Amino acid sequence: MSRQKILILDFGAQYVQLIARRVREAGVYCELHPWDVTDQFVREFAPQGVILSGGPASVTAGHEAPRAPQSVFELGVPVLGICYGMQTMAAQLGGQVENATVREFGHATVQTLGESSLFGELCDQKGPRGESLLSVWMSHGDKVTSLPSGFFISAANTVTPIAAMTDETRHFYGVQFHPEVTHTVQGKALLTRFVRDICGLGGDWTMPHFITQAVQAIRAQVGTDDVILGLSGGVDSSVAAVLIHKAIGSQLTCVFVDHGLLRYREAEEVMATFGQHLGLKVIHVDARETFMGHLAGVTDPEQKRKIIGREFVEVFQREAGCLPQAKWLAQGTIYPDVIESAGSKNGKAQNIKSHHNVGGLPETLHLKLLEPLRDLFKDEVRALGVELGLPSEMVHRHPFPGPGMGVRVLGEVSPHFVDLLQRADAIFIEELRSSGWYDQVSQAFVVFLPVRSVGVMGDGRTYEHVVALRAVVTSDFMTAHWAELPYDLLGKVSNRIINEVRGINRVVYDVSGKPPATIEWE
Ligand SMILES: Nc1ncnc2c1ncn2[C@@H]1O[C@H](COP(=O)(O)OP(=O)(O)OP(=O)(O)O)[C@@H](O)[C@H]1O
Ligand SMILES: O=c1[nH]c(=O)c2[nH+]cn([C@@H]3O[C@H](COP(=O)(O)O)[C@@H](O)[C@H]3O)c2[nH]1
Ligand SMILES: NC(=O)CC[C@H](N)C(=O)O
Ligand SMILES: [Mg+2]
Repeated sequence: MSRQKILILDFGAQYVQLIARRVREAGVYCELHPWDVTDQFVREFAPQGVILSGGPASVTAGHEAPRAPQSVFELGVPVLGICYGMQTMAAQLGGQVENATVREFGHATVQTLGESSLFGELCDQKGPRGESLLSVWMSHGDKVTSLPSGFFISAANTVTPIAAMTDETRHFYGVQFHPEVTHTVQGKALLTRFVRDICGLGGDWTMPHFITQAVQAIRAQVGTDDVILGLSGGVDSSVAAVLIHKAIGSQLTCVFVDHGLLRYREAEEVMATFGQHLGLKVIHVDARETFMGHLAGVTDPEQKRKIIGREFVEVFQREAGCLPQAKWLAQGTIYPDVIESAGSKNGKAQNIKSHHNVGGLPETLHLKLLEPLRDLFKDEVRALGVELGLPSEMVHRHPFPGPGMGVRVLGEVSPHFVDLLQRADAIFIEELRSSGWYDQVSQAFVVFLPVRSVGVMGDGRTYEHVVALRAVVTSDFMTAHWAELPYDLLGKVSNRIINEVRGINRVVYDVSGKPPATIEWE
C-alpha cells in the first residue's frame, strides 16, 4: 500500500505518541520510528515530511548525543524539529546549541517574527504594540544560540531569543516549544499547517479511506486461504473480525471461547451480535468445565494466569485442527502494542503479571499472522468500528482482560463466586451507564474478595462476602487514577448489590492509583 505519510523520529520524548495523534487528527498518516533508523530506511520510507521529536539528551554532549540521519535533510521534503529535534537540526546544519543558564519549564509566551509559513496568521493574543503572541508550553534546558545559514528567527521571548527558526527555501522549521501538548493553544493548528499546507498532504487518512485500502490489502494477502480469529467480544478483536469479514466473507471463522469467566450474559450477547446480526461465522466453544476443572484448588494469581493462557492455546489448537484450510491466524494487535514491544528492547522490565495473549500459540500450528489494525491507535480502532457498523456500545466498551473473572475472583475461583461476581458487576456497569459515568471512566469492574464479614439485614445476622468496586481513569493503562465517582452513585450501587445479590453483604471502593497498585487486583 503506498500512502502519503509523515515520518516522526523519536528522540525519547515523553509524549511522542501525542505528536502522532495530532498528525493523524489532521487526516494525515504517520509512523513513529526511533531516531537511529538508517539513511537507507529513511529513503525507502519516502515520507512527504519529517518531524523530529523532543528528547532528554543534550546536543552539547557531542558524539554521545543522538542525531537525525543526515538523509532527512537531503530528501527535499519539509522537516519540523520540536525542542530536541530543533536543537539537533540546528547543530547538524551548522548552527550552535548551548546549555542555557535559565531553563524554561511550563507555560511561556513567544512573539512570532518575520513571516514563517509555519505560523502564518496563527496568534492567540496581541501584545501592547500589536505584536502577534503565542501561548506555548516549554520544557528545555538547552537552546539554539546561533542559526545555521539560510534560517531566520521566527519566534522569540526574553528567556529564549531563538524560540523558533525557519528556512523557507528548504522548508526546514524548528520550534523550541511543544506544539503537541494542549497547553500550546495553537499547537494543533500549527501541526496541521505543517502537514497539510507545508507538506501538502491532502488529509486522506480517514476511516472510509482506510477501509477501502485495508480490504484490498487483506484480499491480496490472504488469497483463497481461510483465516481463524479469536473473538472475545472486546473492541480490538471485534473490529478486526468485522473488517476481515468485509474483505473475505466466509473465509473467516471466529472462535469465541466461553471459559466461564466472562461478564454476565456475555456469551449470549457476543453470539447474538456477531452470529445473528453481523452474519459472521462464529464457533462458540463451551470450555467452562475444562477451565474451571483446571483452576480448582489453585489460589496463586500467576499460576491461575498461566493455566488460563495454556487452556486458551489448547482450545485454539483443537479448533484450528478442525479447519484444515486455515492458513492464517488473525489478531487485533493495535499500534500501541507495536510501539510498546519495540520500545521494550532496552533493559528487562520486571514481570508484574503474565498478560494472557493468544499470541503465544505454538509453532506447530503453522499459521501466518494477519494483523490489519497494527497501524491504528485505540480511538481510531473505535472510529473504524463505528464506520463498519458495529453497535456503538460495543465499540466504546471498557477493555476486558482475557483471563476475565479468573483474576477478579481473588484466590480460588469457583463457579459460585463467579456467579456472585458477574451479578454484582452487571449492577455496577448498569448504574454507571444510566448515570452517564460509564464513558467518563476508562475501565470499571467489581472484584470478589474471598473473605466474609458480619452484617445485619432484616434484623438478622449475616456473615457473607465482600466485593470491591474499581473504576479508573487513564489514557494508556500504564498509569491510572481512581475515578472520583459521586457518593450518591457509589451508595446506590452498594445498596443494589447488597439487596439483589444474596451472598454479598458489604461493598467497598478501591481508592488506589497505579502505581503503586495495578488496575486488576491479580
Ligand atoms: N474469550 C475469548 N475467546 C476468544 N479469544 C479471546 C477471548 N478472550 C481474549 N481473546 C483473544 O485475546 C486477544 C487479546 O485480548 P484483549 O483483551 O487484549 O483484546 P480484545 O478483547 O480484543 O479487546 P479489549 O482490549 O477491548 O478487551 C483478543 O484480541 C482475542 O483474540
Ligand atoms: O488482555 C489482557 N490480558 C491479561 O492477561 C490482562 N491483565 C490485565 N489486563 C488489562 O491490562 C490493563 C492494565 O492492567 P494492570 O494494571 O492490572 O496490569 C487493564 O486494562 C487490565 O484489564 C489484561 N488484558
Ligand atoms: N524536551 C526536550 O526536547 C528537551 C531537549 C533538551 N534535552 C533540553 O533540555 O533542552
Ligand atoms: Mg478483551
